[in-house]
This record gives sequence, C-alpha cells and structure tokens, in this order.
Amino acid sequence: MEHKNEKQNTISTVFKVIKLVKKLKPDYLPFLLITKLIAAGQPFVNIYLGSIILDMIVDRNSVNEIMQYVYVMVGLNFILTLSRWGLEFLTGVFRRIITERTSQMISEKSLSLDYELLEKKETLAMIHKAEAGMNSHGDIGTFCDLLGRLIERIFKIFCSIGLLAGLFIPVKAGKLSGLAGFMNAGYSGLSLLIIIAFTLLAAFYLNRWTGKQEQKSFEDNVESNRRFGYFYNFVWNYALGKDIRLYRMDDMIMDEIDQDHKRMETVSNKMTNSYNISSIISNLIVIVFEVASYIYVGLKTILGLISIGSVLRYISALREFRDGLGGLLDIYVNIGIRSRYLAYFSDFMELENQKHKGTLPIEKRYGNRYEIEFRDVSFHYPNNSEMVLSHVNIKLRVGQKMAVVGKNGAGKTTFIKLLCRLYEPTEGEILLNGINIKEYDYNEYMRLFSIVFQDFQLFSFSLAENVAASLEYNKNRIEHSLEKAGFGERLKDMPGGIDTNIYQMRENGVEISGGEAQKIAIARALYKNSPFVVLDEPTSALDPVSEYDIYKRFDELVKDKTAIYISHRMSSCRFCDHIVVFDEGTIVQDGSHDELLKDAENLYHQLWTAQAQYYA
Ligand SMILES: Nc1ncnc2c1ncn2[C@@H]1O[C@H](COP(=O)(O)OP(=O)(O)OP(=O)(O)O)[C@@H](O)[C@H]1O
Repeated sequence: MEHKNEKQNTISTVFKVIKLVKKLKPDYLPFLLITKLIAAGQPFVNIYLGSIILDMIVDRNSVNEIMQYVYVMVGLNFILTLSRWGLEFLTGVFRRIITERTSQMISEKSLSLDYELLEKKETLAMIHKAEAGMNSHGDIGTFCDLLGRLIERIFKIFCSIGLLAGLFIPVKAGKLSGLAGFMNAGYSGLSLLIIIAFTLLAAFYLNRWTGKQEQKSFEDNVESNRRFGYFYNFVWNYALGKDIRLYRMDDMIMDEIDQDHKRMETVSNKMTNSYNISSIISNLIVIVFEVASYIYVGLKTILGLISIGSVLRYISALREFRDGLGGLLDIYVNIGIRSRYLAYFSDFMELENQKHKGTLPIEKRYGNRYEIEFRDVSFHYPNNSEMVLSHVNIKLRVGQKMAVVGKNGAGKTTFIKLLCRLYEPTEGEILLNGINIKEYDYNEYMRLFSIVFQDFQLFSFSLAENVAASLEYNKNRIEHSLEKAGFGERLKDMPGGIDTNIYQMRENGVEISGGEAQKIAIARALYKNSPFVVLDEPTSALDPVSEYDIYKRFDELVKDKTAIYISHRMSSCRFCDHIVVFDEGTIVQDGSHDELLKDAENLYHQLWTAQAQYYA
C-alpha cells in the first residue's frame, strides 16, 4: 500500500515538475530531449561503422573503399559533437535559470507566509527541507536531467537491441555438434540474457538501498543542519559579536557548533560506508557482466560463428544494452528518490496561509474617521496554551492619543500584534468601524498603520530606502520625515545624504548608533503617514534632549491621527488623553492621567510614583 502511494507520489511529482518547468522555461524540455537523443545515438554510429570498417580490413578491401567509411564516420561525429556541444550549453543556461527561479520561489513564499505560521518550528523545518533538498539533492534541473536521461536510455536500449539481433540468431551452417552446437543454439543466448538480468536486478536493488540510506541521512541531519546554521550565524555576524566577546560566550557557541558537527559527521560517516559498500558490490556486478559477455562473444568468434568485426559491435552493443537497461532502472529508482526531495519543495509551495483572507476594501474617510474596537478579546500564542490577553475590551476613538502602560510581560506588545493582524484573537473580535478586521483586505488594512516596534529592524539599504520601505520614494518627504524624527543634524554629516547606505553589507555602508536607528525607524513610520500611529517604546534609545524634543512635537507629528504609545517612561503618558493599564493580560485601569493617579492603591499610581521618586 505504502509502495503504491510512493509510486503515485512520484508520478504526481513528475507531472508537477513538468508543468512548472514548462511555465518557467518552455524551451528547456524540447531542447533537453533532442540533446539526449543525440547523446544516445552517437555511440551507435561509431559501433556500427567501426565494425563495418574492421570487417573491411579483415576482408582486405581497398583503402579507398575503407576511407569512404572513415570519412562518413568522422563527418557524422563532427556534426553530432558540435550540435551536442551547442545544445548542452543552451540547456545548461536554461537549467541555471530554472534553478535560480525556484530558489527565488522559496524566498518569495517564505516572505509571504503568515507571521504566525513562520514562527512555528514545523514551518521552519519545511523551509529548511525545501531549500536543502533542492540545493544538495536534486533541484528541478537535476530532476529534468534525469527525465532526459530516461528517454536517452530507452533510445539506447532500442538501438542496442537492433545491433545485437545478429548475435542470438543461429547461423545456418548445417548441423553443428558439441560446444559449437551449444553456442549456436538459442538457449546459450538465453543463459547470457539470464546473467544480464541477474546483474541488472542486483544493481537495481543496490541502488534502491543506497537511495533509501541517502534519504534517511538527509532526514536525520535536518535538525542538526538548521541548528548549525543558527549558531554559525553568530560566528560572523558582527552585530552579535559584542555580547559574545564581553560574556566570553565563544566556548558555549563553539560547543554547540561542535556538537552539531559531530551529529552530522556520524550520519555522514554512515552514509559514506553505505556508498563504499554500494560501490564495491556495483563493481563486482559489472565484472560478472563483462566476463560473461566476453566469454560468450569470444567463444562464438573462436568457433567461427561470428566475424572478427562483429566482436567489436557485439561487445560494445552488449555494454550499451546493459548500460541502457541498468541506467533505466537506476534512473527509475533515482526519480523515486529525487521526487521525494522535490516533494519537500512542492509541499512548502502548497503550504496555505491560515489567516482569513478578507476582501473588503478600506473606504477613504474624511478626517481619518476610523474607529477600532477590541470586543472581549482573549489570546494565546500558537506554541503555548496559556492566555496572554484575557477579555480585553477597548475602543480607540478617532484622533485619540492613547498610552498603554504596564509591567514587563503584561501583554502590551501582544495587544499591538493583534491590532495589526500578525496574529488573530483566540476569542472575541476586533472591529474597524463595526466590521471584523478579518473581513478587510490585509494589505489595505495594513496601510492604516504606521508602527515602530520595540525590536524594529533597519536593513542594509540606503537611508531613503529604509525610510520609504521601498526602492522608490519622494526625496523631499524623506528629508522632512527624518528632520521631524530628530535625525536632521546627523543627516547633514551623512556622506551621501539620504542615499547613504547603512550597515556594511552594502558598499560604503555607515554604522549608526542605537538612538539614530530608532530615529530612522520613527521617520519610517512618519513617512508612511497612516491614520494610526503605534509606537512601542519609541524613545527608549533616545537621549533625554531628543526624547523631550520628540514628545514636545508629538501633537505636530501625529496631528489628527489616532496614536497609541507603549512606554515605560511614565512621564510620556502625560501627553496622552487616555491611558490604559495592562496587568497580566487584562486591562485593570482606564482613564486620564489625573483620574488614574487619584487611586493610590492601584497599579498606575505604583508605576508613576516608583519612577517619579527619582526626579523628586
Ligand atoms: N511569540 C511568542 N510566543 C509565545 N509567547 C510569547 C511570544 N511573545 C510574547 N510571549 C509571551 O507573552 C507575554 C506578553 O508579552 P508581551 O511582549 O506582550 O509583553 P509586554 O507587556 O509588551 O512586555 P514588555 O514591557 O517587557 O515589552 C509574555 O509572557 C511573553 O513571554
């Protein structure tokens, strides 16, 4: 049953690959087919003409007659070799294009996955398998090459059967006795064919066994490989280099790398053993075949049953026949194995995002009249069943400036992650102007938010590209946003202005400080100019003057937009009309600064006075 399923999977993978290749590079498969047919046919031209030439020499034909065959043979070889060379070059180019494109497809797919899905260990393993399977075991090009070789082998088998026919037909030279009689009779040929069949079957099972070992070692190594990639990143990633050096974490990291190496080495050693065993047995099989063929053809020649010229033809044709059939079985096994690696790719490409795909457009509303409501929202992360938010009810009124405060781990960032649909609520719903946010088109919905997360990321692009989050941008607006975010002075020192690259992955990339990075991240949010501004610890890295400057101008920066600030700097809350206090996933207080401060027993009072005492 399992075997049948495997076969069905292989067939379905073959069709999927053919469909994909036809889409990516329609010319590849026809060109590959022609190349393989020429490759299969060329040896037979030589075997056939070579044996005729040899017989002519033995029969003492004239040099002129012999030379005519030699010219035909050389001419045909020249034409076939030249065409093969051109075709192989072309198919090589096509193949590289397909390989690049499929690797891009994996990256594009990973980038388009739901954040929630990407966080799962199983998804990461799927990405790794799809990539590693393609890179080290059989990209689509290798697979197509196998399909091409399959056709080549079939053609080879037909050609060699045509050439071999004479070897097994008894010569009509009266009644032969003894060894000559036996060799002339059909059953001697049959015994040779039985030996060939035996060697082929042995090679087939040997290949299948090796393939299975190979796949097992791939599966065994997936986790170690992924871990190795993770820890190896620390070795060269200079952004992480400080902590590693300061805390002398090099031993810990090297230990991890070492352990992963050892695990991978154990698996690789087992695989090398399997390859060695397979290679020895495979050589023995070839020896058995060669000896049997030489004895059979040699005896027939000595007994005068075939001509000297035919020895070359039959021995070569036998070799081609075995090569063709053996190759056919070999390819059959290989297609099965490679298709399992390619199935990792197609499984990943078929992985569906789970987030509800809403289609409602977001209507443009005068004065940014967008109202959001959390209605009895509870949430736990996919990898942990403990609720992180519990029965959260809150309305974000148009144009309101709201502060969210609370102790570490209270659920503040999680609240924002739900708001921008990185995750969906486990219970309850979030409404935009009375409609569940799931129903809106995701890209349109995300246009409503300019967010700076606590762990924001900048990338090694130019300053302008980072701010615009795009390769196209409006120069004036970029400068204006940077200016408003407090980056104006620093911008004047930038060697290429807004075109200066940041970080060293790009040419002449400059390094920036943590606070400067935070200002650029704020500028990115301002440039986006969305109706909602969400800033999660937006000034944690800023110096007191820059921070004061930002807060002083908050109203001007945010204008009529709805704003949410998460901050541990309690003084920043005073700029807000509405403060929400989170504690262990629930909203425990809600009101203006003065209202909340009145209740000396409550969390807000504790948080405020704890910080205020340092300034008293
Ligand atoms: N991806 C995640 N998977 C599982 N649990 C998570 C994940 N992210 C956060 N948590 C947990 O959810 C809880 C709330 O985290 P959250 O980041 O929302 O807190 P916070 O109030 O923003 O804290 P802080 O003030 O420290 O930034 C924490 O206990 C945290 O461990």
